[in-house]
Amino acid sequence: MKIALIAHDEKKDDLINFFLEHQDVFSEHELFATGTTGRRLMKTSGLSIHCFQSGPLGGDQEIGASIARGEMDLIFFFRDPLTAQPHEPDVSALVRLCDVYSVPLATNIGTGTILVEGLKRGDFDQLHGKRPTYGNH
Ligand SMILES: O=C(CO)COP(=O)(O)O
Repeated sequence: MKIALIAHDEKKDDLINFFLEHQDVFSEHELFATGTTGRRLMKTSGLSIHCFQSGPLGGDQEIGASIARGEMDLIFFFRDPLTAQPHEPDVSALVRLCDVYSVPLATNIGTGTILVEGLKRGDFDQLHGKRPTYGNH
């Protein structure tokens, strides 16, 4: 599975701790991230992660484009609900594309925990072929 990991600055520590806790699960998948999140995750875990641009510099849009191409299976995006983001339109667009293409999205550690448990059980195999493609892929 192709998994994207993203966190706003105030949530980066949460995502890193969450990632390390479930590293055995994540290590079995192809990992992607926005720039700063990805570099911190690689440094602490030693795993290889494809890093896009930093979020405010277009990284959210790059991940959104991957979703639109049918190239992303699962998103962990720990958002900071208490701080205004200069690239809020990009954040909204990414979340919107998850809904357009029915890509599971965890925006906090609660949902993230449930999704990781589902990953371990292989629940996501059930989604195969069920995502809307709008005739493009
Ligand atoms: O801003 C982000 C998501 O909107 C995250 O980007 P970074 O991982 O580059 O900090």
